[in-house]
Order: sequence, then C-alpha cells, then structure tokens
Amino acid sequence: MSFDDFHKATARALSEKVDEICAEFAVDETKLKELTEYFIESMEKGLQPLEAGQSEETFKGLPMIPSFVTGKPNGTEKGVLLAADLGGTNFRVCSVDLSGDHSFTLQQMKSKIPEELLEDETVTSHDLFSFLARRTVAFMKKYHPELLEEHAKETAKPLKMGFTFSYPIDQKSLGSGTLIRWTKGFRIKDTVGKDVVQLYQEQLNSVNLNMINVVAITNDTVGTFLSHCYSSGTADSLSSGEISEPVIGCIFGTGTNGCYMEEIQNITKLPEEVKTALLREGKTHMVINTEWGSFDNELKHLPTTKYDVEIDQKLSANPGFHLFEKRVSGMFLGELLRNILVDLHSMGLILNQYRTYANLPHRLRTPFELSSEVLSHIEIDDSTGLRETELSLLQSLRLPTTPSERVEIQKLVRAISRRSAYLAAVPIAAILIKTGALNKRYHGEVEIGCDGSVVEYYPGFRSMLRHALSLSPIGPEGERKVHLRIAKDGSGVGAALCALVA
Ligand SMILES: Nc1ncnc2c1ncn2[C@@H]1O[C@H](COP(=O)(O)OP(=O)(O)O)[C@@H](O)[C@H]1O
Repeated sequence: MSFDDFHKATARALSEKVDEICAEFAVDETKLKELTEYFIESMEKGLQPLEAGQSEETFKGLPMIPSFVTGKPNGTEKGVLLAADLGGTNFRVCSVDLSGDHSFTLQQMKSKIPEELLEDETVTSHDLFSFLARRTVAFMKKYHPELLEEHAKETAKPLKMGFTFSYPIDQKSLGSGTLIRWTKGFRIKDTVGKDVVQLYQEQLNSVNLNMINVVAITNDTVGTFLSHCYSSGTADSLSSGEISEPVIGCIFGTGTNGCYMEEIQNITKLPEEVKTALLREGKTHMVINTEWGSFDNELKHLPTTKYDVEIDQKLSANPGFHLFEKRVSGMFLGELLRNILVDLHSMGLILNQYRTYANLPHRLRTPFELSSEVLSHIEIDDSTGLRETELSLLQSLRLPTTPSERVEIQKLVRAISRRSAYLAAVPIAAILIKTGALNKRYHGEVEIGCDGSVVEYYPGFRSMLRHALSLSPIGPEGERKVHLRIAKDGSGVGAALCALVA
C-alpha cells in the first residue's frame, strides 16, 4: 500500500469509528420519553422518607432536598444584604441593594478557588473556611469600609448574610446545613457531616467580622430561582403581554442542578410536626432542591458509553454519584472529548505522530485539562480547514491536528454537547409535567430561570435543549409555552433574598 493509500485508509477507519461513537451519544425521542417518566418516578420517591437502612450518604435516588424556602419574592423586597457564594470554580462575596422595583445594585468580588484547596488531600475544613473569611474581609475593606467603621460602634445592627453553598446539604432549618458529600472538585473529608454555616461563621468571628450574621444557607439553584422571581414580572415584560410564571430555577455550569416549588402536602419526608406548623402558618409550597445531578445514579436508563464509565470510576472524586451531572455539566464535556481522543489514539486512528501514550502532549494526558469553553469554539467553527479548531487545540492542549482529524473532532464535540443539552431537557419536562404547570392559569406559560456558563455561552445549547423539549412528552405545544431566561447574578441576589426572609 502506498503512503497516500495508507493515510486514506486510516482516515476512513477514524471516520467510521467516530460515527460509531457519535451514535452511542445519540438520545432519541423514545429515550427522552423513558428518561422523563423515570425522572418523575424518581422525584416522587425522593419526596418520601428514606427507607429503613438507607442514609443520605448512600442514597442513590434523587435527593429532593427541602430548602425551607416557602415563598417566592415578587420584586417589592427592599434592603441592603450580604451574600457569599461557594461554587465549583469561584468564591464570591457580594452586597446587594434591593430597590423594591424588581431591580437591584450589586457589588461583588470574585476569587478563584486556589488549586491546592481543590486538589490537596491534606486540606482541612479550617483551611477552606479561613480562606473564605479572608476573602470576605478583603471584600468589606474594598467595598464597604463605612460598614466596618459603623460596626466598630456598639449601637450598630448586625449585617445579615445569605450563604450560597452549591453542594448537597441536609437542612433542618433555613439557617443551617450539614454537608452530605462534596461534588465538583473538593475532597476535604472532615467537612462531611458538619454544619457549614457554623464553620463559616466561626472563621468570620475569628477575623473580627462577627457583625456579619450568616442567617440563611441556600443552594445556587434555589438562589437562581428566587432571584429570577424577584426580577421577573417587570413593567417591561408585562407591557409586552407576557404573563408567564417562574416555575423552575436551574444551573448548567461546572455542575448542574434545578429546583421548583412543591406542595408541602406532597413532601412526605418532612417531619409531621414541621409540616403541620408550616401549614398552620398558611404556607402551602416549599422550594425543593432536586439535586438532579444525581438523577439515575443506578444507571437504569441513562445513556452510558465506556468513556462515561471510565471518567466516573477512575477520574472523578465521587464514583457512582452525580452520574447525570457527569453527562451534562461543563466540568465533564471536555473530559469526555479528552478520553475519546486518548482512546482513538490507542487504536492507532488519530494523532499518529505520537507513537505511544507517554509521547502524547502532557496536557492531553491530564484529566480535566480540556475545558468546555474550547469545545464551544470547536462547535461553531466554520472556518476553512477548521483553522479555529486547530488554533484552539494548539493553545489549550499544545496539540497539532490535521484537517481531517479536526473534522472528526468537531463531530465528536457536537455529539457530546447535543447529548448534554438533550439530557438537560429531561428534568425540565419532568417537573413541568409533575407540577401540571403548563395547564395552570389561562395560558400556562412558564419561565425557567437559568444560570451557568454552559447554558449562557455554549453555542446552540439552548436551542438544542428546546428541540429536545419538543421531542419530550410535553411535545411542541408544551415547548412553545416555555420561556428560558438567563438569571444574571442569580445566586448572590437569591442568597440576599433568603437572608431577608430569615
Ligand atoms: N464560553 C463557554 N462555553 C462553554 N462552557 C464554558 C464557557 N465558559 C465557561 N464554561 C464552562 O462553564 C463552567 C463554569 O461554569 P460557571 O457557571 O461559570 O461557574 P460555576 O458553575 O462554577 O459557578 C466550566 O466548566 C467552564 O469550562
């Protein structure tokens, strides 16, 4: 065989293998229906008390965590509040001034979480929470020296803070929460089982910020929902004739999660005395943090490729958990592509200038090095010879590629993102069906408040999600009633709103 023929044969073999992999990533109408039905079943189970012998730590179903938030803001709330937000990549401290007319002003300081807090196995809770307290001091000094001064006086009132903590916690009240398990990077063992509000407050006290009272803990998803409720229904949207109702808050960023309002009657896992007390106060609904990243941890219905198994079992901090998240969220999209490329290389189909695995560029061998942002550039590259893809891969991974390899890489990227967006439609369709939201009121139009870089910036993510909604059991008619809204600064404002009602 000539050199040229050999190359053509390899390119053909690569293309065939890639098509085979892409087919494994496909999610069709039947699968969407099956997944949506199973999601509804999982929600119903998750609202019930744990069975004998089960614990929050080992429970494999949908966590469906009661948030103790029992009302939706309507945009008339007022006041200055503080908020802190610990996500998977950043820690933010903000002050929020709610003006009472659906608008607010926000000041914030964002700090990247240092690598060693995420990776070092010897890190303790003290290390993490003292970092958070030090960043809080930095924020107060920079943006609110007047409040610090004020608080030197004895007459000063404490400042309320809401803490957005985007990891599964067990809550018994709005003001405390025990960590169930870390997800998205952290591995700090001694935090599990502890009240993270208390850990944060102790460190704030020890840096002389005891005038800050952490009064509410919430989840980024619940925060997104509340903030969306506060901003929604402005004069602008009403004059455009919209009468849609906020029903879901969701995140598609480093991780993925969602929340909605459930009838308190249906939350049978709430202790009877709590339920009766709430109902006596006239509360009828509570926001449920579904923790949908954990949907189908038993892998009864989720589409699963060998790459999903590899990432979950060998490369993630929490094997066997958050399996939905590992197929959908920003943290895993690039890692899926990286694993596929390494596998195709091991079959001799791609990157053949590197003889062995050990010869591959270091970055291609490093787990979680390839960010979904790179995939977002490849997704829409229509330049000649996919030059932008070439540059993106060179820049991010120091990886040179041939034009025909790039065509195959783009196919893979599109298959990975499409599966992510299609799966993202499943919980949304399921919640709309379970709550009957599309049949309520006259038109049944609903708003979904979304936050996170993937839903905000990944090209085509929202339209793919919508397409999947139209294929799902809510059908094209249901899909048309859904308004996806980006909830900006959701978690900060949401936490402030939580602190306000605490
Ligand atoms: N332009 C982009 N396109 C696609 N994904 C992005 C983009 N920018 C950031 N991301 C991904 O989004 C995730 C970060 O999500 P983000 O919502 O910004 O933060 P977090 O979820 O940690 O609060 C990362 O996985 C990152 O790779």
